[in-house]
Amino acid sequence: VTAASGAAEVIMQTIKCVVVGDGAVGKTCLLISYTTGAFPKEYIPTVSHHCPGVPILLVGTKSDLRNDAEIQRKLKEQNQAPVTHQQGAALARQIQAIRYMECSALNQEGIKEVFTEAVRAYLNPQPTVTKKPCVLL
Ligand SMILES: Nc1nc2c(ncn2[C@@H]2O[C@H](COP(=O)(O)OP(=O)(O)OP(=O)(O)O)[C@@H](O)[C@H]2O)c(=O)[nH]1
Repeated sequence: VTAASGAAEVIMQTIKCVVVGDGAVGKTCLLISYTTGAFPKEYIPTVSHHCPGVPILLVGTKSDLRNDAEIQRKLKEQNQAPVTHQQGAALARQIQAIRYMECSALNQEGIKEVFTEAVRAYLNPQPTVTKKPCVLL
């Protein structure tokens, strides 16, 4: 903000945020839900590319389905169950993601937090843990 002219000047920085994941996991809906506040009705498959070397934020989408009776029934038929938060967090550690977060584009739960964390990860990256060199005296 510049005080000299009395007018407020907001400086905005543009950052690139890449969303990757298996087909139909909800990437497009996550982005549209965040930018427009609305859940898209139509499913249009898109292609995305993974960029190595950038901070990874692992996001569990469609969190509303965890309590969906029909989904729970279908998963049970296949001896499966919704991914737990603990499983997500464990995978995040395994793939060295900065964090595991969950959201639902359908009901907006956790949507803002995902993007706030993505921006924070870029602007304020965690220092990488490097092993201390061995010093022989
Ligand atoms: N219940 C529920 N369904 C969702 C949610 N987000 C997306 N979906 C549905 O999941 C399907 C796929 O959503 P997309 O956002 O297009 O998935 P995508 O990951 O971009 O898919 P690709 O373009 O194939 O990579 C659509 O039928 C959506 O309606 C959610 O939060 N809750």
